[in-house]
Amino acid sequence: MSSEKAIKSAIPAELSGMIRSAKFAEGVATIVADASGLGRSAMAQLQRELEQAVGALPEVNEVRVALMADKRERKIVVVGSGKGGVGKSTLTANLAVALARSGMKVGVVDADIYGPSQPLLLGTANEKVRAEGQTLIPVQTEFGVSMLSMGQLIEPGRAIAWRGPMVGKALEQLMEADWGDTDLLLVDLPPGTGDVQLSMLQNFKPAGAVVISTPQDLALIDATRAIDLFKQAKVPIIGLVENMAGYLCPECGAVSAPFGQGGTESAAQALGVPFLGRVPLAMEIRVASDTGQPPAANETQHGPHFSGIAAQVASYLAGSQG
Ligand SMILES: Nc1ncnc2c1ncn2[C@@H]1O[C@H](COP(=O)(O)OP(=O)(O)OP(=O)(O)O)[C@@H](O)[C@H]1O
Repeated sequence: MSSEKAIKSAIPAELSGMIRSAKFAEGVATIVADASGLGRSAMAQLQRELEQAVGALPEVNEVRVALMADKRERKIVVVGSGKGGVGKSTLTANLAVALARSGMKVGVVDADIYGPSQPLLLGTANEKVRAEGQTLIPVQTEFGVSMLSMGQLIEPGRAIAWRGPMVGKALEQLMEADWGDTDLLLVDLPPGTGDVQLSMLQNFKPAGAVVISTPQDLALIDATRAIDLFKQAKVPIIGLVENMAGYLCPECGAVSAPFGQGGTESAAQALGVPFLGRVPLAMEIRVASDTGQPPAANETQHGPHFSGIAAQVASYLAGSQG
C-alpha cells in the first residue's frame, strides 16, 4: 500500500467524506479537509482526531492539517434606542425568538454594558459562560437562540467605570465568540450614542439597525439622534418600532395612551425610514419578560406583535447584500 493510501485508510470512516486531499513526503503527512459549517470547537476536534489517527502510522513523523471553511455570511443587526427603558432589550429578545421560530439560526449579543438584561429575558441568568482559550462559547437558551451578554463578563455594577478601549475589547470578545452556524447576530446596544455604539460601527459592519422608541416627543427626539448616528456610519435603518403604544386596562377594558400614540409612525415618515409596527404597553409582556419567557416564544396574545416585526426584519435581510 502506498503511504498516501495508508494515510487515507488510517482516517476514521466518519471523517473520510471531509478529506479533500492527503499527501505524504519525507515523513510529513499533509491533509486538507473541508470543515464548512463547523464551529470553532468542532474544527479543533476534527484537527485533533486527524492528527491522532494519521500520526499513529509508523512512517509519519509529522501531521499537517489544513481546514478549509466557507466564509460564513453572518449578518449583524443592531437594536438601538435613543434613551433607556423604552423596551429595546425586550424587543431584541422577542425578535430573536420570533426569527428562530421562523427557521433562522439566531444569536443575541447583549452589549448593553450599563443594564445587561438578556440573561433575565432569555432565562439564562444562572448559566455560566465557558471559554475555549480566548474564545467564548455562547449559552444556549430553551428558545433555540444562543446568547452572550456583557452581564456574563463583568460583575454587576462594575461597567460604569469602563472606558473606550475596555468596552471595545469586551464587545470584540462577544462578537467573535464561537457562534458556529449562526446566520444572524442581533445586538442589543446600550441606549444613546456612546463607546459601545462607536466601537460597533468602527469594527463591525451591521447589515442594518432597528430603532425603538415610545411615542412621546422626548423619546422620539433621542431616537432621531440614534438614527442620525447609524446614518452617518452608513448603517441602513431597517425601521422604527413604537413600544408602549396603548394600554389596555385588564380590569375595565379601557384603552389609554400614557405615552401618546402614533408619534413614532409620524416620526418614521418625517425621517424617511420604514415603520415596522407597534407593541402595546401590557402587563403580560412585563411579567413574561421578567420570568424569562419572551411572549414571542409561546402562543400568547402579544407574540404576533413581535413576529410581525421579525418578518419585516427577515425580509429586509433576505433582500440585503451586506
Ligand atoms: N410593551 C411593553 N409592555 C409592558 N412592559 C414593557 C413593554 N416593553 C418593555 N417593558 C418593560 O419595561 C422595562 C424596560 O424594558 P427594557 O429593559 O426592554 O428596556 P430597554 O430600553 O432595554 O432599557 P435599558 O435602557 O435599561 O436597557 C422592563 O421591565 C420591561 O419588561
